[in-house]
Amino acid sequence: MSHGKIAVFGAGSWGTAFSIVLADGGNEVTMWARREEVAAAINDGRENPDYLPGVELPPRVSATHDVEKALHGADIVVLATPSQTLRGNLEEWAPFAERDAVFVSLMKGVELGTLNRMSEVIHQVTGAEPDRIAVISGPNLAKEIARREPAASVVACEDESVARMLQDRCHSPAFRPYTSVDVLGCELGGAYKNVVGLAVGMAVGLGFGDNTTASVITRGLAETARLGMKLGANPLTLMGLAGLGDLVATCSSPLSRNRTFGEKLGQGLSTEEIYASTRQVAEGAKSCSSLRALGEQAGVDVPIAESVDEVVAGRLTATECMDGFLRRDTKAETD
Ligand SMILES: NC(=O)C1=CN([C@@H]2O[C@H](COP(=O)(O)OP(=O)(O)OC[C@H]3O[C@@H](n4cnc5c(N)ncnc54)[C@H](O)[C@@H]3O)[C@@H](O)[C@H]2O)C=CC1
Ligand SMILES: O=C(CO)COP(=O)(O)O
Repeated sequence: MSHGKIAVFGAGSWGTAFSIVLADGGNEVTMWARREEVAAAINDGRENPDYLPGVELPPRVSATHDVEKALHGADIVVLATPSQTLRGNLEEWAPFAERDAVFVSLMKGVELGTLNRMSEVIHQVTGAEPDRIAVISGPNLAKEIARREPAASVVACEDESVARMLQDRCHSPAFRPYTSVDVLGCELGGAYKNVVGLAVGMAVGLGFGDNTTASVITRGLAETARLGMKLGANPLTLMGLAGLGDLVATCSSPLSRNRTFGEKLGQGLSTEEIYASTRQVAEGAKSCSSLRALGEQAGVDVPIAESVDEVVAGRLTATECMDGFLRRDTKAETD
């Protein structure tokens, strides 16, 4: 069975791995790559050597550096750039999108300054209403998805029929998408798990074991739920694939860039040293500040986002961060 054309913007790890899912689901996929040589490597070498070396791309995946070419005839536009660049990127790209195109965010971050979620940025820049804006989020480490290891995810759109359409378009033999109408819950779960992943990574970097990491994961979920419910998320979303599921994947996997970033902080490296050692994005290092501010704005206690933000900014060490968690006033678990 063959579907129509889908444009994927961002030829990094996830944009590339998700293009494989979409191709396996029967779509013609055109990736837009920021660098011309990446597009050429995908078209000529059938591989994205910078982000997913050794993974052969299916024939239905092609790439271009030309925005207009990528968007022409695409009824779905998938966005997989870093969260903090999306607004600027979309301002350039949106004028070339097909009139009724559906925008799908694969990103897991909250914009600094505006504190907007990615679906809000998409709405503001493109003018698309919520029935043309969706989010796909779940425990989906790019390298495992690219190897076609079985995984599930959530496709959320306020218009359930659009979520179902997207579910059909991205359902492949190894990738099982569930629908949801809770866009906010999925986005918050995705952004928060990165920050908790940083905290867990710090614990690992300091040499602590499974009791510590399980405690941080669980309190991270409690913090996500506290803020999420105040902002209007469905708590069941946060207990699902886009919440707990992704939290577990990120916090337990050495493949996670956020967990790895945290581990390096725990080993005593500075944020600047870590940035200098990788070109890949670790969204939590920025979103910790946005989530902290969202918590403050909503009057919700967010100690993990706050402390991670302090460590990333260099104002606390990882040891001081962990000590700080233990020194907090004692309270009931469910408060
Ligand atoms: N890698 C993964 O396993 C998963 C990542 N995500 C999310 O997907 C989003 C993208 O992440 P990845 O693909 O993993 O990151 P990446 O670091 O592997 O790739 C980022 C891509 O964005 C491009 N880029 C960087 N700066 C840009 C700019 N100023 N303008 C336009 N493009 C720019 C890069 O060239 C690259 O193609 C993030 O929000 C991440 O949280 C979600 C699920 C899984
Ligand atoms: O979102 C992810 C897995 O679902 C990827 O996590 P990292 O960005 O930490 O690698």
